[in-house]
Amino acid sequence: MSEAKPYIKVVVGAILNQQTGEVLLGQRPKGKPWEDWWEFPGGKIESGETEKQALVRELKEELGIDVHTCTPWVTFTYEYPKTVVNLAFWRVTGWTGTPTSLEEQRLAWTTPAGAAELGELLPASLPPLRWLTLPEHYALSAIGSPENIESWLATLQQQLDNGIRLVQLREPAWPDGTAAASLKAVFGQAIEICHAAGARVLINSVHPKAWWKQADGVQLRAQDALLAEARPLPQDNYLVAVSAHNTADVLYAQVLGADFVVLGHVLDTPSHPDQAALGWEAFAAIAHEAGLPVYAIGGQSAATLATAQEHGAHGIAAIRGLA
Ligand SMILES: Nc1nc2c([nH]c(=O)n2[C@@H]2O[C@H](COP(=O)(O)OP(=O)(O)OP(=O)(O)O)[C@@H](O)[C@H]2O)c(=O)[nH]1
Ligand SMILES: [Mg+2]
Repeated sequence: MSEAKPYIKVVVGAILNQQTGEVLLGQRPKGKPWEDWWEFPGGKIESGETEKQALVRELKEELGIDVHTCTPWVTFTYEYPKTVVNLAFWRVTGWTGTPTSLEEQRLAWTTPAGAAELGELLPASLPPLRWLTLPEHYALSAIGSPENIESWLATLQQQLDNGIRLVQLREPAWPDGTAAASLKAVFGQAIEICHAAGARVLINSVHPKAWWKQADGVQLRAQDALLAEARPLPQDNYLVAVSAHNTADVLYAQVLGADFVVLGHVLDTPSHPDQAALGWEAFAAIAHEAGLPVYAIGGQSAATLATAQEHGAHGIAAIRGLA
């Protein structure tokens, strides 16, 4: 019975080389449970320690590095046959010293996509490796009406040239309606441009379901997520994201097996003048419950990315000002 299983609180570091896009994995030492399986470095939180203190201690003990820049990322619970492990993942982007094997574990830098080539990966390490393929910036369309198509396509191309790799097509106020042939044609063009740049595209669920599969998945509005009975597209080839405004929405995203959440709006934004902003503290509290990567939305720009990540965001979503 699950209530008889020990519950272990663990902190884990996704140690990132932001130049190469690689992450550091270690092989579990001989004699420990799951020996030889690959994992993110980390370990058990000791009583009285904060997550951050435990992270800094573990990475010093296991790798000999002194962490100076890290932010909370995703916390989730994984049930193993004999234990339940609560894993608080942190992104580690700054440290001094060179990671060195201090527990006779093998270490390897790998791209998230290439990790499987190392060997067997701890089951609870698989979702974070998938999440690490999500970029920090998520660009949203705002074409508005047909006369803006040309200039918007140029803006899109510029964003792609600047490194944007995730785009949402969302045109709730399209004059001919959200299922218009004119809109389908622009989306088709946008998908082609994005794919040529190696960027993925999600279609907002305000648009017809038949369009989602022509892109790389769907961004479900909160109300559409609540109506969905199951994840609408398979995980192997598609992304499913959920727009959330509160804790109930993020928990529902988890139930659906979503890949990530967009939570907001965090700051006041011209697009929602009559709704109160969440603010960063509420954002952080809700994001911590998500068990998934969370993008901050509402008043976001490249200038807010660091603040967003200090509050547990994976990244930021915005119409303008991303890159
Ligand atoms: N470090 C780490 N542990 C993980 C990951 N995924 C995962 O399920 N775990 C589990 O979390 C627990 C962490 O234990 P650990 O053996 O690293 O603990 P530790 O460093 O404090 O070692 P110690 O108990 O020998 O002092 C293990 O039950 C391990 O299976 C992961 O990616 N990294
Ligand atoms: Mg450990």
